[in-house]
Amino acid sequence: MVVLDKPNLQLGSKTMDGNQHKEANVLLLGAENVGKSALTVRFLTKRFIGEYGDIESIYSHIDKTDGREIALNIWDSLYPQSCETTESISDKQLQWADGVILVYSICDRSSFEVVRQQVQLIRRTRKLSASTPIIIVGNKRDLLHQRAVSSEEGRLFALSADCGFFEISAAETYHGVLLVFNEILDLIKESKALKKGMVGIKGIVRSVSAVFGKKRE
Ligand SMILES: Nc1nc2c(ncn2[C@@H]2O[C@H](COP(=O)(O)OP(=O)(O)OP(=O)(O)O)[C@@H](O)[C@H]2O)c(=O)[nH]1
Repeated sequence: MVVLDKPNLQLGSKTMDGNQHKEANVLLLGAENVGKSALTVRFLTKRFIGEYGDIESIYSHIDKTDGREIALNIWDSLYPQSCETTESISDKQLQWADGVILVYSICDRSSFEVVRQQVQLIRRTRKLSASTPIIIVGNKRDLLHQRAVSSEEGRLFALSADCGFFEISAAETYHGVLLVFNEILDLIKESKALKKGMVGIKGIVRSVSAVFGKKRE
């Protein structure tokens, strides 16, 4: 695993023998203190260490599933302090992302509002392709007695915004975190295949037009 203190958008993805890995860039968004770093560290190390500091990083990790290697880059973002929510996600982040995980804390209603606003911002500005997967995660499920956002409200919002949804506790178990990352990776693979397919169709349309164009000359 490689950790870069400052997000480096030029991440390479070559194996030792020089072959190119398949690559997936996952952007973690959400308000401060919701557990974005806890999720990332839990996924990468299986551990929950409690305190993570305020560092914005991209973690680069080779994921092996079904005998296939994929270079997974996780951008653990910082929610800008005193930001207008309309500026809480940069164009650079959206251009970089192949998939987005938006995290809120089930015991912090304002963090759920941040997620709502960020999803609406992404959808409205259309800076993320419509096929790019988004998953909403309600974290800190272990703190049920402090719950401020019901599972149903989270799930219904995700459904209405065409996003995936999970409720987990990064503190309590590794399993839920693993499910979230497996799901985003599967969706990214599907979305990339779809995009390739569309390029193929465009290519066919271009060739057909070229043939007809020539005949007319
Ligand atoms: N009870 C509980 N605490 C959690 C959980 N996940 C994270 N925390 C705690 O919540 C606090 C914030 O976690 P971080 O992972 O630093 O949150 P963050 O969203 O990365 O925060 P910023 O760096 O401010 O953006 C820490 O004290 C964590 O120990 C969880 O599932 N349950």
